[in-house]
Amino acid sequence: MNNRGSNRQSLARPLRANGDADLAFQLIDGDSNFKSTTLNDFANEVNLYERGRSYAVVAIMGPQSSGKSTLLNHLFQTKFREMDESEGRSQTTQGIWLARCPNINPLTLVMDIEGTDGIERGEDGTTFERRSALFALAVADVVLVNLWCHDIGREHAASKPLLKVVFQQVLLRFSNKPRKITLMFVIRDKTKSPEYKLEARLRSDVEKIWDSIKRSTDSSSAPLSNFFKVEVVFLPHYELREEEFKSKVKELKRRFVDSTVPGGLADSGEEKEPASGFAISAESIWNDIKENKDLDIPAHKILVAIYRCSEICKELLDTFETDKDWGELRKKTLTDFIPDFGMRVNSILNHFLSKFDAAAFYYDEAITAGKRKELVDKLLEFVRPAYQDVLNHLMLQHSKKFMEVVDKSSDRKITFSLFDDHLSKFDEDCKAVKVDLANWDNLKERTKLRQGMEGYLHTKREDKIDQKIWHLERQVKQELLDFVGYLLCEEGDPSWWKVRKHLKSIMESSLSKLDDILSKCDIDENGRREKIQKIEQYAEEVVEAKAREECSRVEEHMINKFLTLFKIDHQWSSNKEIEAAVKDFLYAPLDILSGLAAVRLEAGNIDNIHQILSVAFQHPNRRNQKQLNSTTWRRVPLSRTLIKPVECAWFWKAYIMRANYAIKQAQENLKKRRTRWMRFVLLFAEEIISIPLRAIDRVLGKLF
Ligand SMILES: Nc1nc2c(ncn2[C@@H]2O[C@H](COP(=O)(O)OP(=O)(O)OP(=O)(O)O)[C@@H](O)[C@H]2O)c(=O)[nH]1
Repeated sequence: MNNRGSNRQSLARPLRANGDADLAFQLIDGDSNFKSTTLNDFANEVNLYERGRSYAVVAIMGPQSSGKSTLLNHLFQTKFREMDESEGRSQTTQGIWLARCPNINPLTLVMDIEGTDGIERGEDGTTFERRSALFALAVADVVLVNLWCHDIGREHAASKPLLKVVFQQVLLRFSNKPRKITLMFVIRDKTKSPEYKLEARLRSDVEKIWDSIKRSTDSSSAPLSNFFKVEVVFLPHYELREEEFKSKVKELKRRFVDSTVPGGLADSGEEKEPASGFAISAESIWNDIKENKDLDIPAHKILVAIYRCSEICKELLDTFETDKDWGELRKKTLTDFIPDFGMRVNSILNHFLSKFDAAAFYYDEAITAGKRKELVDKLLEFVRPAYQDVLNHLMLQHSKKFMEVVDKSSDRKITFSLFDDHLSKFDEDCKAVKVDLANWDNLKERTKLRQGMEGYLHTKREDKIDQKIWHLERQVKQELLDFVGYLLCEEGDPSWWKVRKHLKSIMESSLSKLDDILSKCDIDENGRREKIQKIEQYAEEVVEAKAREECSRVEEHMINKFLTLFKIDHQWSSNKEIEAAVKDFLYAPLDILSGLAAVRLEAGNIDNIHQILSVAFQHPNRRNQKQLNSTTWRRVPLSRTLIKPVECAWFWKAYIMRANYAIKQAQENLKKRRTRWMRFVLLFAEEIISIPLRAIDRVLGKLF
């Protein structure tokens, strides 16, 4: 974790260069301009934003040159400019000045207000008096009213107009929502009259002035005590009795220590503006006063709360973006699954929210709550992509684990029940990465994971089944090929019923093996039926392929059959015998041709191919030939046709040519054999005749 304490610095405004916090500065100049930049710098120098409600604002008003600055400087050790006697009695303080008391708790801000009745302003004086009185009443917790002691009880006392202005403004502006502040009358140059008498007189004067103010509404008939805690303080002549003056001031100062505690001089309760909103609030109030707008203090508070809370949010969001911890975490989420993501991100978010809570603590609850929610939403906008990445990594991890388990499992263990185990583990891990402030669920990822697992399991299961079925199909093929070839050609005539019988018996044993394979997998009835159909179809295709293969040698088969029956090398006795054999055997191969012309795997499907071929070839007239010129067999679908009628005609023609050649050979053989016989007979006859001639010759030789 980084040093979170240092983050406060970023919430503060920039410091004024070479600012001296103890120097008084002009807050509002003589032309009523509010010096907001200077105030903000000052607020930073005195750490105003961190004070909460633990700060006091004291303002002083009273006639010009009545020793106001002198009093403040002694009371609060401020450095307001005091009148220099050598310059003559003229106005010293123009506008409103602000300084802090350097050695008192809580932080006490002191406002020195331009004196009333100054000749410098002329008619404009009343306006500024009214404005500054109203301003002091709106922002200060304690308003000191400087009065000459000799003015008490006087009909035309110099302080009366000032009090009238103050009270008028109070009744006019704050009657709906009284803000109880301390109105402290500081009686200067106390005479020898007893203080209690003077105080009673003053209070009675004050009440008279209060009562004399014109009321516009019923609610404004409220007593003075509803608005003010009235205090009276007597001070001796500063110039004549300085030590006594200082001692009294010292005594008075004690009352400003811890002035904000309940019941203290500056305790203005929950209505008090939080210190962090003081600057913006003061400026906004002054602007309203200047524009002569109705001063709606509660509305001001709301505006200040909105402004400040928005600023706090913005600053926190800026800080969040560059936060080291968040940066590190976010970087990791891009590449890896972070098991403790939830804990870490919750800690970071809570840290930022606690900062907001601390900074916005004193502001209107409803505003604070609303802005806090805005902050949460915006922080979550940053966090959401990271959370999504974490979920994606988690999903991948679980998918991988699932695949490993499936890959290692035997068939029996590959069931869809495996999902539940993995999904509940996924849910568990999701809890660990949960972002407390968000109500994000993992439903989408869960569904995706489940679909992925289903898909993988399905593929895997299909792969295994397909592998086994592939082996089974190879067996079926082998068993079919050997025997089907024999049944179709080598046995003499294609015997489709025997093929069907053989196919049936092979399928029975294969399907029982298939059942065995499928029973080990979670496969539903539809899937099972599909697999059975597939292997049945495969077997039929094997038979059909074998039949097609035999078709390509149909001419060979036909001539072989003929030659087997006709036997060229037979000892033919006569051409008649040959002709008789030809008559018997020439059309025998028609069985092969018609048998191979179509696939006949459905029992009971009797076609007339043999009949058509037999008629066409034995009685080759025009009508019969026409039938053979058609492209299809009449009762046989094209898909089952192996040799079309016209092809049969070609094959027959080729066969006949070869058969004729064989017959011719047989006839040649017969002829050759006959010739040899004749020669033998002639030789024999020659021999027989030559024996008696040789005997006669020998006899004649002996005789002669
Ligand atoms: N009679 C009398 N004079 C005082 C007292 N305190 C200060 N003075 C004198 O009054 C004169 C004016 O003092 P300031 O403190 O400047 O008066 P001020 O009210 O701040 O003056 P402005 O800001 O011009 O209104 C100075 O000469 C002071 O010495 C006091 O208690 N009694």
